[in-house]
Amino acid sequence: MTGTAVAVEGVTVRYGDVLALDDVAFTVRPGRICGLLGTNGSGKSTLFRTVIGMITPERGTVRLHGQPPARARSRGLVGYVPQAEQVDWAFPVRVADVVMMGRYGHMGPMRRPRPADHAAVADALERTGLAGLADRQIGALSGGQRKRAFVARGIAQGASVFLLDEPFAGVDKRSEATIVEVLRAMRDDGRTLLLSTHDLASVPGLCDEAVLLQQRVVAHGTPEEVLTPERLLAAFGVGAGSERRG
Ligand SMILES: Nc1ncnc2c1ncn2[C@@H]1O[C@H](COP(=O)(O)OP(=O)(O)OP(=O)(O)O)[C@@H](O)[C@H]1O
Repeated sequence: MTGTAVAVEGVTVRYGDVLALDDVAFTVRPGRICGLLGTNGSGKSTLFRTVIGMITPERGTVRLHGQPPARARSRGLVGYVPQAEQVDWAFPVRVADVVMMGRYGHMGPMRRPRPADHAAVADALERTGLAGLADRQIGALSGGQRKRAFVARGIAQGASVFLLDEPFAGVDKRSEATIVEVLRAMRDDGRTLLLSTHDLASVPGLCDEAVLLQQRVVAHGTPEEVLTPERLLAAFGVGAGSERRG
């Protein structure tokens, strides 16, 4: 696919007196993994919610493959893996049901899965290493397995733009490796991934490009261009490499 997958132009979002995003602009081409970096409160989640159309900005526009967010969502063009805290884990659904939710946009109003839907779910569970846990309640999974279940839902959905909010938070090395492998495969399929992360050490190996956010776009370029020692110190108060999790 050619053109622009994600286009954010002049986006300003305010919560009352809090200016969360100030004239944010950047574009991402198809088939790229873009890391969205920034400290707590820098506006990452707000930007994600704006990109998927949950928030209407005070000013500015978002286009996903040329479409406004609401239309992109209704066409299943955009998938979203939220931060774990935004999910009700007590809700009694199986892992396979969560992944099947990714297929709803492909089904009729009765949401009756067809063989193609079951096949897509099986494939997504396999790719994320969750095939053996398909019948487990989602609340009975570890943090890393839950994250993988939501990644599997996005794979099953077949979205061409995929947003992941902190995909590596609370995830062990094995789950992280699985997620990284899956994200690379999606990118190689021509999908576009926008992921927020505090794990700066994971960025150079995974992301093709990075956006450093602090209400505004401070920098956008290759990870090496964005993660300079000066910027790391200014934005995170750390030296290069010292952010790696234990
Ligand atoms: N619903 C809300 N009402 C008021 N202020 C909010 C709301 N949501 C976010 N904010 C404020 O907007 C700013 C940006 O928040 P946001 O959640 O987008 O940051 P973030 O970069 O995702 O942070 P974190 O890394 O901690 O998740 C913060 O100052 C936050 O306190």
